[in-house]
Amino acid sequence: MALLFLVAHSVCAFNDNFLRNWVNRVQTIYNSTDGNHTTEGAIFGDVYESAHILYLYSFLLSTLIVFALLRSVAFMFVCMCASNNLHSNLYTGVVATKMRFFHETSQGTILNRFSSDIKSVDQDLPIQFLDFLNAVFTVSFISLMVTTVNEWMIICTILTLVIFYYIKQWCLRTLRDIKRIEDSRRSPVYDHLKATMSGITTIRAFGVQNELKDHFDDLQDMHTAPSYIGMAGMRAFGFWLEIFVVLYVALVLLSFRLFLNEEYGGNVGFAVTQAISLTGIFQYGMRQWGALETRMTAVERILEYSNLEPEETIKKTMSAEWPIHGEISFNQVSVKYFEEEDLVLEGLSFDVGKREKIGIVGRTGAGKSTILAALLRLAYIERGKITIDGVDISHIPLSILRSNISILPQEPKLFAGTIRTNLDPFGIYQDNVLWSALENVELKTFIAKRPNGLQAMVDVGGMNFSAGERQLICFARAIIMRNKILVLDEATANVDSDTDKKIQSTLARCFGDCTVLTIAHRVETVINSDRILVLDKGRRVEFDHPYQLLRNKSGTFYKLASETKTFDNLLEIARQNFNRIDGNNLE
Ligand SMILES: Nc1ncnc2c1ncn2[C@@H]1O[C@H](COP(=O)(O)OP(=O)(O)OP(=O)(O)O)[C@@H](O)[C@H]1O
Repeated sequence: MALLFLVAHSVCAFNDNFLRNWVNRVQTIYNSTDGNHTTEGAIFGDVYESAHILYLYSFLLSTLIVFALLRSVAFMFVCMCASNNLHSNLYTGVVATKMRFFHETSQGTILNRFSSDIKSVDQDLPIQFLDFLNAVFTVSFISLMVTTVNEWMIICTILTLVIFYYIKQWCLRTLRDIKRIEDSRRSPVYDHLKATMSGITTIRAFGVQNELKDHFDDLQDMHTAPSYIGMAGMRAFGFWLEIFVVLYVALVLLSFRLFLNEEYGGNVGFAVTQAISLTGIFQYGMRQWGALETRMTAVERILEYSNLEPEETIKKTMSAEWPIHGEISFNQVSVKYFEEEDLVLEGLSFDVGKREKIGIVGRTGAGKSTILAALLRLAYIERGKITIDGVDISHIPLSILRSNISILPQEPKLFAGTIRTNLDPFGIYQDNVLWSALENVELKTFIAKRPNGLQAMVDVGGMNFSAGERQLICFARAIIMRNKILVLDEATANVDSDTDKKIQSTLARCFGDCTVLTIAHRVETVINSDRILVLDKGRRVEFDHPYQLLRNKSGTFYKLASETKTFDNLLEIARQNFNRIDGNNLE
């Protein structure tokens, strides 16, 4: 690309020189006839040499156009590749980094990198870089050519360039810092906007639109203040450059008037037109250089996130069938979310056999959801070992581990798109598989009635579906995944009893041969489990069949159950379930 720039500008310089020599040659011939007008026609006839020179000059101009186009295409290609690479690296860096990053970094800051910084790299930087390169080559060639006509101008040129360099250094140091401040003040604007959009109903309900608008204006002012100073600074920089360029042009003109007795008009015209052409391009090029350097902070910020510490580096393949049984074992596991914080789970041990249905209960903050976080390696396992089908999960690549565990969280997550893309994001399954899953969660008729069936639109966050419908769609997704392990984290806490029943019956029907962990506050939700794990302050306090636990009147589970209004009913259900187990005949 650099070579194409050099060639294009060399051809341009060659063309200008060609023109100069042509004019000088006309003058020589004109002088040799002593200004005899009668021979003028002959002069031009000789000079044009039967239009050959015109053809040659046209050819040179065409060559210039070809090289200029080639240069632009090569430049566009290089910029596109660079921009693609920067975006891919940024995306990989952010997606693969540790969870801690997302706890510590606001969404606005991340959004800022993916929107404003990427826009700078996509749109602003290439234009500024192209203008800058053009200016550098143009100025270098003009200086060279002016010097060929008047060698004393080399001193002036070098002096002017040194002055420019110092002005640039002086201005840009400040402008770069201003740009950094401007960039960092954009994130709070995004944060505020995002928070406002998600809480718009609450804002309207409390009638605090004006307070939020004022706050937004303040944040916007904080952002536009450095932006305006930066723009004004850049203009001031251009203004001072322009003054020095005008001085330089004046020196070129004066040098011919005062010191040189130039014989050829072509040389004078050439030097003057070249020097004058510096006026616009030079200050514009320098301004673009300045803007380029300040905008490089966008690249700096993208690279910062591209090089975030990744969550894991394990590169290992697992058998496609893993896990076959879905047996889970926690062995003296101690877990914390951040290294400097206290343990959330302490020396927790329990084993879950294949196809077992385990309920996990405990008071708020007991560490129930942390078991799921540990299983997915979202939290930091300080001591102990968790195995699935005998394989230590710390040796399993995260993508494999997480894609083999289905989760049904309290807040169901739907993506903007269609029902189909929500059920099968990777487009792997046939329509009949998806319809069958929808039938299992009793949503088939509901979706089929929609105009586009599986292609029915889902709004951001699935807001055009009720909470229960969203949960059932997520459940259908879990059915399609056919994983051996399913974890329900308060999955039925926000749904009505009807949806709860649908989920429970689907669980029994579709997940009979899977290991199911059900995290719940309500004892009713887990009373049908094979065993219940009771947690308190991150420790296991009980782990047995619900009926056994309900018979222990000093136990934690008994206390939790006795707080409900349906204790007798719960006891009866647990007793019947216990009775059905081979060898447990309580009659
Ligand atoms: N992402 C997190 N980062 C830091 N600490 C966390 C995080 N999530 C949970 N904790 C802490 O871990 C402890 C256990 O939380 P956890 O969510 O596992 O409890 P829980 O039993 O599921 O509670 P609840 O029933 O209220 O959901 C709490 O003290 C909580 O503050």
